Amino acid sequence: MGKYQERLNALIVKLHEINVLKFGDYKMKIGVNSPVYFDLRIIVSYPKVLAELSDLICEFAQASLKNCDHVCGVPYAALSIATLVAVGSDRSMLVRRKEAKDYGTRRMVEGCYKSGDTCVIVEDVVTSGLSILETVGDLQREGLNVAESIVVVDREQGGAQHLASQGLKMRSLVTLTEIMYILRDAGKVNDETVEKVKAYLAESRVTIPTDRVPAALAAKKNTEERLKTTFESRAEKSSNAMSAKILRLVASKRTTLCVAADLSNTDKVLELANAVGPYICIFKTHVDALEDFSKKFVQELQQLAKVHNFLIMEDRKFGDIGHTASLQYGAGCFNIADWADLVTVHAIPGPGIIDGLINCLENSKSQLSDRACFIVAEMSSKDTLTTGSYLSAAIKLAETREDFVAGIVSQSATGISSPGLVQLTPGVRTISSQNGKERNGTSREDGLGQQYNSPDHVVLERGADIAVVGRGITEADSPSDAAKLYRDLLWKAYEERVAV
Ligand SMILES: O=c1ccn([C@@H]2O[C@H](COP(=O)(O)O)[C@@H](O)[C@H]2O)c(=O)[nH]1
Repeated sequence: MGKYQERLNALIVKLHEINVLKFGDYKMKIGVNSPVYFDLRIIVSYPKVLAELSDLICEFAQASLKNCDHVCGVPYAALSIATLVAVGSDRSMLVRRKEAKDYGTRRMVEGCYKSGDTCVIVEDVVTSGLSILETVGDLQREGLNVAESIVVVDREQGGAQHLASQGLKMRSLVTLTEIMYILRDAGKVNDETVEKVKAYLAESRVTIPTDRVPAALAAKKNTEERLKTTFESRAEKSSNAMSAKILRLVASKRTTLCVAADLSNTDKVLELANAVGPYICIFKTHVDALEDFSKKFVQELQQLAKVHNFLIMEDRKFGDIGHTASLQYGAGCFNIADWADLVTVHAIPGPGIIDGLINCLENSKSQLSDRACFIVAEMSSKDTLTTGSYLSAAIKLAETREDFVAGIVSQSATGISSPGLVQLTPGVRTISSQNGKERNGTSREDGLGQQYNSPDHVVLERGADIAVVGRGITEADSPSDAAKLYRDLLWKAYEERVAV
């Protein structure tokens, strides 16, 4: 027997001695009776036992702990264990609240973290797995990725299977059956008790009703499905006319490239639109950066859009109250509602901003069904504040307002489950178009906060449907050749993503 197993056996015996492990007839949280019960809450009264258990977990889960950013305990019993595991493995600790505060941050997860961080969950005992699922749901809502769950005791009543069915990995220090053998070999229980527990386990698998599976986990499944679905099928499922139009256009033209025309002169913008037009699905403008904006420019751009079959998106990023946004959209010198098929909108004002834009269209000559917006849920810039609960709320806003929302500007597909919503991802550039100035893996920067990822990375790892490329094309010797190259790279990655 190895040293680790010897220590584990001794710990099980000790847990029995201090009455963490009890035998009798116990009513469980899930409603059934059990001949054995674990009460790991009392371990806090035995600091040496608590320290030994945490130390064994650190050894057992060494590799996972080394590769994760945080440790999160399932409230409340596992919190003391998770705290010592976090200290022992030098990882930061997160605490999932059981109920939201009605003051202050209202966060369900306390601690310092950012979207995309990975987390290992620590739990004392798993029966059905529901407590872990609830914790995973809250962590995922905050944009955290759960690497795996480490549990002290697996009661072998279906928890591991329930978690696996949601794509979650769980490992236990010890199973209930193993505990029974350890205690029997140590002379702490007799064969009759072992057989009683085994008979109980054979007939007492617990199930989780589907309505108890947290929404975030159900959403995760939908997200995964959405990413594997072809644009043609997603167009069929879309409830927004413009998103269906985008998805069909992308599928028929076989391009997911959106070019960002961040130029200051209208002739240059039109020249670019003509050069890249055959290779793009969306041409994205910032008309407030133009020194010579005119109605004639808009008409010529619309003409090119017809010739080359692309849509025009004005990346205005509206962010005011509905009334003001309505004026900014349909009035003023740009009269955006008149010519832009699509616009971008910050989620920060709440649903009123969408109502404002719709209100503008109802009073204009443009058809509501020919216009839509993209919600800016997550920005590509370094240290963006569009993280955590803001990001989740922005996605939720998009999913509840598909009457006018066609898509989401985001760096990741996490949390996006509606098949109709189109994910638009900026911050895309090949390494060669940056003169090979790669700084940090696949992620590079422009010195002013913009961060770049490669075309295949944003499609395969981050779920981009449409990728926005600006300077990677506008600064190329031949924007037309560069657009063709980006189109091909992006399409190849999309085909790989949906391949079964
Ligand atoms: O989070 C965001 C949202 C929008 N953008 C816009 O995309 C382009 C990116 O241009 P590059 O030259 O490829 O950096 C630009 O128009 C931004 O306004 C973004 O970058 N990030």
